[in-house]
Amino acid sequence: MNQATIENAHPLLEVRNLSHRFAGARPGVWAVQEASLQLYPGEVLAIVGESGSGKSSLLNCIAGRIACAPGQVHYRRGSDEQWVDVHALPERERRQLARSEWGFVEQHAAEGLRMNVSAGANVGERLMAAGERRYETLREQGRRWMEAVELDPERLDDSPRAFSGGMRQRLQIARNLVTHPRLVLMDEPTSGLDVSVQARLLDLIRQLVSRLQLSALIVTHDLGVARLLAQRTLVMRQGRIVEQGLTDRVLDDPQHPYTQLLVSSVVAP
Ligand SMILES: Nc1ncnc2c1ncn2[C@@H]1O[C@H](COP(=O)(O)OP(=O)(O)OP(=O)(O)O)[C@@H](O)[C@H]1O
Repeated sequence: MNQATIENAHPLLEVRNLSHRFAGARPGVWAVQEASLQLYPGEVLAIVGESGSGKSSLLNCIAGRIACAPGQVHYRRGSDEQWVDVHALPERERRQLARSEWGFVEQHAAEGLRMNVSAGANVGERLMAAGERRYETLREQGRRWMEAVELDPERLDDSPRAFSGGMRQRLQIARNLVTHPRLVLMDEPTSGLDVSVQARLLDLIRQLVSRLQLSALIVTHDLGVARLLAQRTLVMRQGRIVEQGLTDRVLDDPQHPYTQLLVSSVVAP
C-alpha cells in the first residue's frame, strides 16, 4: 500500500502528548515527553533512537502497560469501530483488546511465550482466550500457524525450550497472529539473534505484515530494520520525538541534527 492510500484512510491509533516518568527518576527526567503520533491501517511505523531514548517506554505506554501522565492513546476498535481511550478502559476490556485485536512481540521471546507448555498450546491459548474450545480446531490452527512462520508443524507438542532463539521468536509471532490482530507492537523483534537468523525473520515479518495488512509499531535501534519494514519512521532522543516522516526521507535527508548524527554514525566506515 502506498503512503497516499494509507493516509486517505482514518487513523487506527492516535497518541496525543504522551509522557511517562518512572518513579524515582531524577527530577525533570522523563522517559517519554509529549509524544504524539498517528498510525494508519496497514501502515508500519518504526520508532528509532539510541539506547535509553525512550522507545520501549513509549511502546509500553501505548500498549497501556505503563501509565501515561499526562497524555492519551486513542484506538479505533475493530469490534464496534468506536474510538476508545486505551488508558481509560476498564482493565478487563484492555486485557481483552490485548488478547484479540492487538499483539505484542517482546524482544526476548521467553517473555512473550509460556515456556512450560507446548508450542501448540502457546498458539492455542490465545485462540481459547478468544472463545475457541474445540480441541481439533486448536491443534489444526496451531499447525497452520507454525507452518505460516516456517516452523515444522510436527513439533507442535515440543516445548519452546527445545527451540532456538530464532524459532522461539517465530513461535511468539505465531502466538500473536493467530487471532488476526489489527495492530502489532514489536519491541526489537530481531535483536540478539544471529545476523542470518535476523535476515530471515525480518523477511518473514515483512511478508506477514503485507499479507495480513497489519498495522505495526516497531521499536528498533537498527536503521536497516526501519528501512526494510516501515513506511514511516520516527526518531526519539531523550524521551522526545525529534523527527518523523517517510522512512526514505528521514534516513536519506534527515532534518534534525540528532537524526543526521544517527544516520551518519551508521554509514561511517
Ligand atoms: N523500569 C524502569 N524504571 C526506571 N527507569 C526506567 C525503567 N525502564 C526504563 N527506564 C528509564 O527510562 C529511559 C528510557 O528507557 P527505555 O527503555 O524506554 O529506552 P529505549 O530507547 O527503549 O532503550 P533500549 O534501546 O536500550 O531498550 C531511560 O533513561 C531508562 O533508564
